[in-house]
Order: sequence, then structure tokens, then C-alpha cells
Amino acid sequence: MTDTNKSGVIRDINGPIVTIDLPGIRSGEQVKIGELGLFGEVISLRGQQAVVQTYESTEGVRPGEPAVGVGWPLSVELGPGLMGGIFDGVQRPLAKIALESGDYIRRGISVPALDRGKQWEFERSETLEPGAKVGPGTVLGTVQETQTIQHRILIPPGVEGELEEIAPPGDYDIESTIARVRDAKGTVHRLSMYHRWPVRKPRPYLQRDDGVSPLITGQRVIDTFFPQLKGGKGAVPGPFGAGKTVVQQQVARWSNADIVIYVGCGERGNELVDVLETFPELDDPYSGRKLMERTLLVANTSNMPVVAREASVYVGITMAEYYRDMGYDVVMLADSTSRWAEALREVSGRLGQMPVEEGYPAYLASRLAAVYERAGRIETFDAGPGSVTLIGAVSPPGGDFSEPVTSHTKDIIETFWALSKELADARHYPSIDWVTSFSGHVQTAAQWWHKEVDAKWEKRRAAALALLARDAELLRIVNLVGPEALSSAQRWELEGASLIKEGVLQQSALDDIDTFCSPAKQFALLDLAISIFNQGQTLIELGVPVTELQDLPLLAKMRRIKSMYSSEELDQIEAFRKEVDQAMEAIRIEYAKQGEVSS
Ligand SMILES: Nc1ncnc2c1ncn2[C@@H]1O[C@H](COP(=O)(O)OP(=O)(O)OP(=O)(O)O)[C@@H](O)[C@H]1O
Repeated sequence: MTDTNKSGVIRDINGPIVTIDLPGIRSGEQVKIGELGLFGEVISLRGQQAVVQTYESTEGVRPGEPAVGVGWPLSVELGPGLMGGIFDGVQRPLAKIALESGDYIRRGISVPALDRGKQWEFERSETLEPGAKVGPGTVLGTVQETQTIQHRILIPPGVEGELEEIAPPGDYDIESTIARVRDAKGTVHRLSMYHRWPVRKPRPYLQRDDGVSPLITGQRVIDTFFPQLKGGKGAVPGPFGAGKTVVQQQVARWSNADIVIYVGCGERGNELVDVLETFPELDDPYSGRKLMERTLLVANTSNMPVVAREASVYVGITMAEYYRDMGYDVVMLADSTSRWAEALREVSGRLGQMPVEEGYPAYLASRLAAVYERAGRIETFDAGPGSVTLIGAVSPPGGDFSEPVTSHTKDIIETFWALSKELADARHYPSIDWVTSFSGHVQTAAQWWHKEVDAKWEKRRAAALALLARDAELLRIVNLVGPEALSSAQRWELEGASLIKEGVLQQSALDDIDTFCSPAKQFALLDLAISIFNQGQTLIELGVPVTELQDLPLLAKMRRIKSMYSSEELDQIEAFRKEVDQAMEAIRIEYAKQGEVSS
């Protein structure tokens, strides 16, 4: 505690909101409350009184107990040692806490996020010599943080001047001085391998760019139908049990991002346990090592009050920005922003603010937008491009997408992967609904697909979506008047749509082969399904009965082929394609002959 002048006395306690006589304190400053020294943050000032939101249960705390300002806002430590870590919503390392206080976290416990004793092998930047002009983002050197991630030690924002000294290569702990920089005023800044950053303040960058390449997730309904870009913002709304967790885990596991940050902000305790148990088990398909070597988890523990969820999203995104600044592509998954918004609602309710929609404060939309605004692809000060892709799960009560959190989120994000209860009930996974989902990135993604995979991508994608839309129309007719009312051509349209649904959109996360699908395989399957449909359509025009086509064994194979051959066995898919063409051609010849005979 740096400023003993800022000490005060607790006046009132209203759940997690504590009013303290604390003259001189600033809004946003962190406070240690009561004899226990509970963590809190000033959220508003009323004259000499500070209204503080606490991140730990205030049970047993009484008016009259002391409180003291810490001297800085809620901030995180940024330096080597974060990767692979599991932190609580205010960045306390959970494994260390468990060592110190057992399974039940003692309130007021203060453990720094980064290990002070650990030695890191620092490789100094070879091009940097004393006397050099340096500024935010200058790479001082590197540290191999995990086998997978090289941590670049950068000059932090706000420090600029002449490099006076840089440490030689060697082992250092994070508090050792590794450089000194003299600024224009003559002040010397001592730099170590870590610094603190206030979580509510976006980290600066040189400039913001538009996203250029898709975040490939290996999930067909995402990459092919509703693509996300590196640096994009997206939402996964879904009713209870529709598969949000699996979608997020698939993205975490298979996406071509460098780093994954998962923030479990207040989903039910057992789900969090599931995440904490599952992630350390996952293998990294790209490095062959553990996924945790490039993953970081933030988890609100169940003994923290609801309002603590509010902080965890900022803690996660600040760490994401930190790795982005090193030039990495980071994906952050927030599960779920609905629980985060509930924390806003609770605080605003306790502060007596006027509720607007369903009890949420008027600033819900602007707070949501401000969080999502921190996603993006940027030009870092020194390390080239870096990005943060932010994907928030939304859990609308009763699956009602018109409720405030879902509807405001929809206005902010660019990709919307809407999970459907009907599809999940029908065991169609991922249950991303092709009617209500959307992506604002199709044009940009198309450029990538055209260059990297096939120039027909956009056309095939549009054909598949048109067929699915037609399917919905025809199914309405079937429901009204029965299937007999449909013509052969219409019945073939239903068959084609079902090939797209079963052969392309459905993808089991539990299937060893199909859990990941490379872009080339995604296109091969889509192209094949559309080709079967188109050829069948021509045959029906020639008079081939739809039942004859429906009986073809190749339709069943089209539905299964995704799990028969891996992304490395595209030649097998190509061979099947030839079989399809031959079978269709044989039918065409047969009917052409019959046509000749009858005429
Ligand atoms: N892509 C998939 N492949 C195979 N099975 C899936 C897939 N997605 C979901 N499932 C099945 O659905 C179940 C529920 O999914 P999940 O736990 O992700 O739901 P959820 O929406 O996160 O639930 P909650 O609302 O409780 O958060 C899974 O246990 C799994 O059996």
C-alpha cells in the first residue's frame, strides 16, 4: 500500500457495495476493505465518501472497520509466466492460492499473478545498443515462456527516450532490471520484464486495420458459412444445453490463433470445473504439445460475488491485448456475457440507478460496445500486425434472442453464431442455425478462400444457402398439405438440402476424424454436395423419377464421407467424386436412350 493518507472508515455495507469515508480517493482506485483486507474498486464518489464494489464476500464485515486506498486502479501484471496460468477474476493465480489457503480461498488473500522467484532466460535483442532511441513496443529481447510461445519483452506504453543500458543475455527474475531508458525530461525509467496495466484502459497501438484473413476454426458451419476474421467480434447466443461450451472449446482447440484466452465469467460452478478439468487435458493439434502451453484461463470462483464477474472480462481482454502487442493473434472467449451483464445489473440496482430494460442499467449497450471495441486487428508499435478476436457466449433466459443482452450484442458484433434448441434437440450439431446466424465478413473471407482454396467458394456457399432457404419454404408446404403435394423437382430440392445439412453442416466434435476439417476438405464436401444436387436436377428434368435418385447408395456415402476420410485424404474424396459423376452419367445415358426409343 503506497499511500497511507488514503485511509478511511466503512460507513455502510449493502452486499458487495460498501460505502466508505475515504477523503482523497480517486474513482477507479483499488481499495482494501475491513480487517480482512477484501479486494474492492471505487465505482463512484459522493463527496468525501467512496462507493466501492467488492470482489469478495462482505459477510461479517462491519461499519467502523478500516479501509485503505491501494494507490492504483484495478490492474493486472503483464510479463512472462502468464501463459498456461489459471487466474481468478482479479488475476490471482488459483494454483498458488490453493497452495496457500487450501481448497477454500481465504478472503483478502493477496498473491501476485506472476512468480517472483522464477528465473527466465533472457535473450537480448541483438540490434539494440545503448544510445538507441527507443519507445513503446521496442523489443528489448525475448524469453521462451513455454515450448510453444516466445514472449517478447517490449518497452511498455508511456516510456520513450534513449536506451542507457540493456542487460546481457542470462537468467533473470521478473523484478530484475533489464534496461534503463532516459526520457526527454532526463528521468530514468528502470524496466524489468513485467509491468502493470489498468484493466479498464485499452492498451494503445499504432493504428487499427481491417481484418484480412479468416480465423480458421476447422468447423464447417463457421468457416464456410459464417466466417469470423482474425480481429473480429462475434457472439454465440444459445439456450441452455444447445452446445455453447462445445462450440467455444472447438474454437479454442482448433482455430489458427496463436493464443487462446478463456474467461469463464460466472457460468455455473460445475461447468467451470468442467472447463478447468478439460483444458489441461487437451492436446494442441498444431504443436503436438498441450494446448495449455498457449492458453490462459480466467475463472471466477464460486465464493466470489456476482459483481466480480464484471472485472474478469476486463482482466482477460487486457492480457489478450498484451499478447496482441507482441504481434500474436489472440482469441478470447468470454463465457458468458449474459452473466457479466447480470453483474452490471446487480451493481446498478444496489446503487439505486434507474433500470431501463429488464432491470439492466441504461449504460448496458455502451459497456458491451466498449468491451467488444477492444477486439481488433492492429499495427503494433514495433512487431507488425497483431489481433484480438473476441467471441462472447450469450445465454438468453428461455432462449429468447430479443432480450436486452442478446439484442444489444447483435448490434455490436459482426458474426452471430445463433444456436438453436430445435437443432440441438434433433442432435444436429453444431446447432448453429443457418437462418438466424450471420457474418459480416463473407466478402473479405471470400478473397482468402478464392486465393487459398478455390475461386468457386462464394458461388457454392451461396448455392447451399439458397437451397437451405428453399428447404425451409418447402417444409412449410409439407407441413400444411403433406409431401404428396410436392413435384419431383421439389422433392429433389429437399434431398439436396438434406445432403448439405447432414453431409456438410453437421460435424461431430466427438468424431476423431471429423472434429477438425481443413478449408480444402470443407470446400471439397460442399462442392460435392452441390454437384450431386445439380446433376440430379438435370436428370429430373430428363424425366428420371426422384425415387430412383433417392435410392442411389452414393447419397448415403455423401452423408458419411466427412467422417470416412481426414483432411489429408482429399484424394479419396476426389475419387468418390469421380464415382458420382460416372453413376450420374450412366443414368443420363440410360434415360436419353429411353427418350429416343419412345420418340
Ligand atoms: N459439435 C458437437 N458435436 C457433438 N456433440 C455435441 C456438439 N455440440 C454439443 N454436443 C452435445 O451437446 C451437449 C451439450 O453441449 P454444451 O455443454 O456445449 O451445451 P451448453 O449450451 O454449453 O450448455 P449450457 O447451456 O449448460 O451452457 C454436449 O455434452 C454434447 O453431447
